[in-house]
Amino acid sequence: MVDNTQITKTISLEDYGIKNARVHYQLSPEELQKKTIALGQGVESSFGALAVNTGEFTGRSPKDRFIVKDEITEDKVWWGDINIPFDPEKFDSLYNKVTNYLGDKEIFARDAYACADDNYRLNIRVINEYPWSNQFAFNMFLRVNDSELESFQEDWLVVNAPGFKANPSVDGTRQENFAILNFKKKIALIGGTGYTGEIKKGIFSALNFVLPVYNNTLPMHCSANVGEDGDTAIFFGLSGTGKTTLSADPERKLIGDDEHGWTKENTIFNFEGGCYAKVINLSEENEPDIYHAIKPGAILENVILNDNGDVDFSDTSITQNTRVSYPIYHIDNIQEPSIGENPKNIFFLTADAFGVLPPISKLTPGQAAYHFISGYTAKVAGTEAGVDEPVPSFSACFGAPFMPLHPTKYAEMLSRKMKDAGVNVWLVNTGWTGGPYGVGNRMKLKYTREMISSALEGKLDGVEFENHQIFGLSMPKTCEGVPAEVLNPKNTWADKEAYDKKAKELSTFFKQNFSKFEEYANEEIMEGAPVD
Ligand SMILES: Nc1ncnc2c1ncn2[C@@H]1O[C@H](COP(=O)(O)OP(=O)(O)O)[C@@H](O)[C@H]1O
Ligand SMILES: C=C(OP(=O)(O)O)C(=O)O
Repeated sequence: MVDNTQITKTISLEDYGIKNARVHYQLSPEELQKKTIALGQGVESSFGALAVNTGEFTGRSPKDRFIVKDEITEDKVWWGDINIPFDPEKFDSLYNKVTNYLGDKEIFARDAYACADDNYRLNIRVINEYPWSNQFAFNMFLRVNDSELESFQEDWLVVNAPGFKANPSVDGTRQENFAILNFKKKIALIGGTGYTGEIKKGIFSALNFVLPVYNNTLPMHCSANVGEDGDTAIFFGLSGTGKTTLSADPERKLIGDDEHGWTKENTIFNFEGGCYAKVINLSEENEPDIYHAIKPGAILENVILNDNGDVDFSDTSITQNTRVSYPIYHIDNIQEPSIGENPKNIFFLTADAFGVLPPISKLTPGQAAYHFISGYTAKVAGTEAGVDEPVPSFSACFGAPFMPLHPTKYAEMLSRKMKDAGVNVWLVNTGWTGGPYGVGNRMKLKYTREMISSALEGKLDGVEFENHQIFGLSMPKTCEGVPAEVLNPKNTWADKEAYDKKAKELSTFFKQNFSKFEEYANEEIMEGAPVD
């Protein structure tokens, strides 16, 4: 039985095993916001944007991520310690349970797509238990024209049932929540968690396999923007390192804030149609573009509101991973479509909790490959369950949880493309300075922005550089708008000996971590390793 109220086109989900559901298909964001509020699942904030609580899970839960081990993925996936294999039969049985659970319910379906370049387009059908999760899909994926709906055929299906909890001992999951990718059936099955990030990162993980394996395209966990003269910049970084914040630059057109492909035709394209920004301590002054993107249509997650609907962005009582999602057109200065030329500058963003790495340094090709494979950063609090303060971490390709192939596969493609494009590569520490986390402070956003602008405008080309004694990184001695002492991290520590000791400690961690990749690395890459 299909309830036709508020349905723009009737679709049946019986073919997917979802029986007797009342399916709301392709609702507008306004309708979804109203529905969410009517169901008591959210409220309207004074921005006019919806505010929801995602429930017990306010971030990703690393132990919930699986890849179905079948003949398509078996020999290609790098199982490492990141991708957890899942039994295909267990998948079928869990899928049936989830679809049975969704049967008889009022649910929400949406057709959308990923990849702004039509040559790589991936059609997605998203089925959600909750209206706000469906609105998230509206915000984050690319939107399909009404005229395309009649003949829409999905390439991938996302089934998202936050209220369904698995029984780990029977279902083969490790806990009640799960996010499972099935490459053979082309399904992302998500249950037991309302964290919307699982929806976008599920499709991202799928593309991180599909694009390099079938399309000779490098997928990247990065943001991208383009300057007035068409120069593209990309910013790699694990969650919370500043991809969204730093790519929202009023002087440059935004291509995208998180997921891009670098094609064989030497273009960069966004996978998504929206942004998902962290809003912890957000202020209009420091991050005006993101602040102004919070308007009707946007969805605030896990923030605290007062009785007037005003948001207190400093309140982290639910989580430090407070978020807002919005369609990309909520940002004023955007590139349309979300495609750019070969990048001129690449930034690796790292939030160094040790306070050791320089705030900006220029990398040789060997260092670029070494640091990309290493992916040193800190997991900032909140994005992953169980991480309550910055934890130093090596996340290969600055996105290990989403990368189904061996990191060197991505690194080889990147190295080749960087060389062909003659790109400048910069390592930017958006993390701690003056001491490790707990002693020092996070790098001032204002300074990071100045350093990035200087690099982009070529202002660092003419300045003097010095080499870091332990990491061998080339650090500018001066940068407009930034006090010179900030540029050499040792100068910011009161205790210089303590700095040297910490830097040595970090260098040892780098070498230990890299030992598993050494057999794949050539001489040039090994020359990019710390020098001491
Ligand atoms: N120096 C800095 N550079 C970038 N971001 C910073 C800096 N200092 C603090 N931040 C904060 O860190 C967070 C970065 O989050 P975001 O840009 O959403 O990361 P990502 O997109 O990489 O997940 C924001 O809350 C931002 O205000
Ligand atoms: C949404 C996530 O990441 P990012 O902050 O990079 O968007 C995530 O890791 O769940």
